Amino acid sequence: MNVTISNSRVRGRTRAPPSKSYTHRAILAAGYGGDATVRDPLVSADTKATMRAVEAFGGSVERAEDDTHLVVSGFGGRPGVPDDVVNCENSGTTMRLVTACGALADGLVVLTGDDSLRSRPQGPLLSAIEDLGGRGESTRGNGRAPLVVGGSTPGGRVSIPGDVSSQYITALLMAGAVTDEGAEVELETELKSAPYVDITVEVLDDFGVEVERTEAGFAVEGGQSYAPEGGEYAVPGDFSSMSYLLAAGAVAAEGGESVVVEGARPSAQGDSAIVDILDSMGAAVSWDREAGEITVSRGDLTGTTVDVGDTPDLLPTIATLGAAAEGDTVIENCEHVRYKETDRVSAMAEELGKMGASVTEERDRLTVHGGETELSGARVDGRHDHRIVMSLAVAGLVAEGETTVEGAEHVDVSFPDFFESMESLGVELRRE
Ligand SMILES: O=C(O)C1=C[C@@H](OP(=O)(O)O)[C@@H](O)[C@H](O)C1
Ligand SMILES: C=C(OP(=O)(O)O)C(=O)O
Repeated sequence: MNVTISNSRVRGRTRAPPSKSYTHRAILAAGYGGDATVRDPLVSADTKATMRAVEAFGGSVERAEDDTHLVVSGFGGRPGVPDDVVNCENSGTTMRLVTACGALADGLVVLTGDDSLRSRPQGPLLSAIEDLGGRGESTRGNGRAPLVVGGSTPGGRVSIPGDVSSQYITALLMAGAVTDEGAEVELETELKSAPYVDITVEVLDDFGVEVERTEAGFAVEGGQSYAPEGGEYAVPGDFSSMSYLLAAGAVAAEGGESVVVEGARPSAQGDSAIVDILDSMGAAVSWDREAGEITVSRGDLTGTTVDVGDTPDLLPTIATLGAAAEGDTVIENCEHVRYKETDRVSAMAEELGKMGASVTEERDRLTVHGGETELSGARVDGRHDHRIVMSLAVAGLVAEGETTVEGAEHVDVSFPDFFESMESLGVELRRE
């Protein structure tokens, strides 16, 4: 599907979808346990991949008709050997979390994914599994999926780089809790995307599993059981998804009007930094934490400098904001953003470039030179990547003429109703 967006003004109230990161963890945590209800889950292409993995391991996941909750019957600690290959499709989180889980099986588990996922790095996680006494192999010997894991990994002590993906740490902690020996995870390099491990620690705590922060990293004792208090767990709203709605308000709210985003209760999500970033760029933004509402109106945006070490998923949003601002927006510490569904650093440089933005790309830094030219509508490639699609759609709101985003259906990965939400705010768009 291609979506063509017209230069539009926005106003009104909308709700962010539930968090993808919390939903993945809650489904798998419930999978490791007995029976649990996950309230307000994100039901999207990526989280469905995690649901299928839990089922492949011998659990079951029933979706309420209106998707307000999931009833999960877990596989009870150790996963069974699946009847078939586990296809994680486009979801890095599923692949990493399920790889460590599959390594607990008394047999072998084969994992694969789409072209994008089969190009993403898994080597450090496979080595860690082998160091913990399990089996972890890449069929092509290149550290990428397809993967073969298994061997009833007993656990132990392991060291792993922290600057490729925090999902390796999340995966080892979640699986380590049900091993015989537990897992002590030592970081070889500084941890990037650290707030995602905070999310893990929070969810595990809510499921009664304790994680310890050590001087060198993290540790989890073995022999623990997953069970949320009262048998239920509720997922908070997603700040990465919110960032597009807030950016739309900051660049395109009608004069004197605002955009209000609901579902913004505080949590461990690093991407809530979007509120401060918008503020530092000159948008009028306020966050009522108790009500869980963020209100934003248009401002004369100016460039800023943002370190995205902790918040990689905000890079496409910030690049779009930079293209609508005056002066330079410098996005630093972004090399790890190249290992996502696509290389998002060069994807945003090239696609915003097609719209007339002036952008300088370096290995670890992206600079958007705002205000040098007006953005103009163009045909842009969503790169089969939900975040690139949504960020370019927001840029389309302030471009002269029409912007066509190709491959717009990929929003189903994290924000299936994204375009409906934009329409409800007054955006004029056409689906083809
Ligand atoms: O654990 C998670 O839920 C995620 C961790 C981050 O990845 P990395 O840790 O690979 O940077 C983030 O980019 C991804 O969208 C979700
Ligand atoms: C990188 C992302 O997710 P994953 O790693 O799960 O594919 C994302 O949602 O931006």
